[in-house]
Amino acid sequence: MLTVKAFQMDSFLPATYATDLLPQMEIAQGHLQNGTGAGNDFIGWVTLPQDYDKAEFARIQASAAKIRSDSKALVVIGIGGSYLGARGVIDFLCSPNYNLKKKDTPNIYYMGNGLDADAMEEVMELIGDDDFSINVISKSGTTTEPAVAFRFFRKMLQDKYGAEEAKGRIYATTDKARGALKSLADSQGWETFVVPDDVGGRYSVLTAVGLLPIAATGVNIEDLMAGAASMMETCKDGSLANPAWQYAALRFALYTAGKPIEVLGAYDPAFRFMTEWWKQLYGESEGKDGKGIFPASVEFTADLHSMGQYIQDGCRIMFETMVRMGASKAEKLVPLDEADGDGLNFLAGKSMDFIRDKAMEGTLLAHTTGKVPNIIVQMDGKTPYDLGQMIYFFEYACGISGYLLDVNPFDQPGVEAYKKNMFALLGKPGYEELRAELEAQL
Ligand SMILES: O=P(O)(O)OC[C@H]1O[C@](O)(CO)[C@@H](O)[C@@H]1O
Repeated sequence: MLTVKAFQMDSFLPATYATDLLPQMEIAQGHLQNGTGAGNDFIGWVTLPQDYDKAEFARIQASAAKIRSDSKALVVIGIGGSYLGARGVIDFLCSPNYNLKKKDTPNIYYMGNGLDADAMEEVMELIGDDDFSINVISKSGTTTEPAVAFRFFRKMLQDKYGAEEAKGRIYATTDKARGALKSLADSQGWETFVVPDDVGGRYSVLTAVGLLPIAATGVNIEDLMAGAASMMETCKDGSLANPAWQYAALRFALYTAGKPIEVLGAYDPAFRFMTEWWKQLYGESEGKDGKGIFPASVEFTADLHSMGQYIQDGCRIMFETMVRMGASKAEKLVPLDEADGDGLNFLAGKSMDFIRDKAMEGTLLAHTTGKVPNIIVQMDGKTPYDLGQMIYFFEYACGISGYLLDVNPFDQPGVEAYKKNMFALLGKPGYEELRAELEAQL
């Protein structure tokens, strides 16, 4: 079971930091378990690992099997919560080099998560003559980036296969009833999957949003859900034995003690997109009403040679949360070199894991001495089950954290400002007045 450890926290927080927060934690727990808090119509994810739609889950498995059998590439179109979870899980469990591997599962290309024409052209070239399918994912069904990308790739698909055959290669994951994507999917007869009404984008990785692309790579999504379900049981515990409570209490206490930045990281490059997923989860949930911890991320040891300087020595405004996942699959022992020209024979016969662990311990001590408090999230391993646990743990702790801050953890009003300006500047009908106002400022 995943555990949370606070390292030498007595130099940063009073011994009573967690018990002092108990009354607020109990209220937050009640909000999540009983739906009594702000945004309570978006807490479907709390019970999702057990009460997910089993018939849809079977359809996801069947569609993933079809994609594996008829496609060498799957274009996954989505942005934010409709993208980051799938990418985080696939990178972590299959490798960031997944597309380069020899395999009998499709390459995955992520599109619609930006507006760069060259990136789009490159993916089109990489797909080339290969058979491919599209999974377009948008809860609202109206987000500009994925909608535009979908137009391009839909055309590419239709040009290659003709309108009829293309229909069998498009999978749309969207609202069950509303939005342009839903209407289009219904009128075209595409296979559709549902983003439940009560699950917001950043909490949706364990719905079809994440599960279809993940299953297409052959990852065992039943194990992923089982891991999440086990953590769901753990999180029902309204006490400080609950690891989500421990983490939420620590980060809230550190925030109020003058540490408004949290740096999440791991000593594993495959974890990078899980940190991107986590940044959206916490950034959109907490960053509002002039409050919230700013979520940042690092990849160690690489970033010890860049951001390490700031973390050790810059403004003392941050704390770190390090995710550890135990032994690597490969046991790589440093070879002996008789000549020892590089002076590394003191490491001969030692494993890469040993060297990594010493780097971890050395960094932990250095950063703590440098007044950067450290939280350690220890996973049992790197299996789908372990990751399912971790995903639910971070989601649950995020809900608790939002309520501790006294914000609605399930809305994101701040992201509308850029959208409105962009629509106006693009000349979208209905935005004429704002357009004139904005253009006068440019
Ligand atoms: O799934 P959709 O509706 O396309 O939204 C994608 C993302 O855009 C946001 O709404 C913010 O712009 C996120 O909350 C969401 O994850």
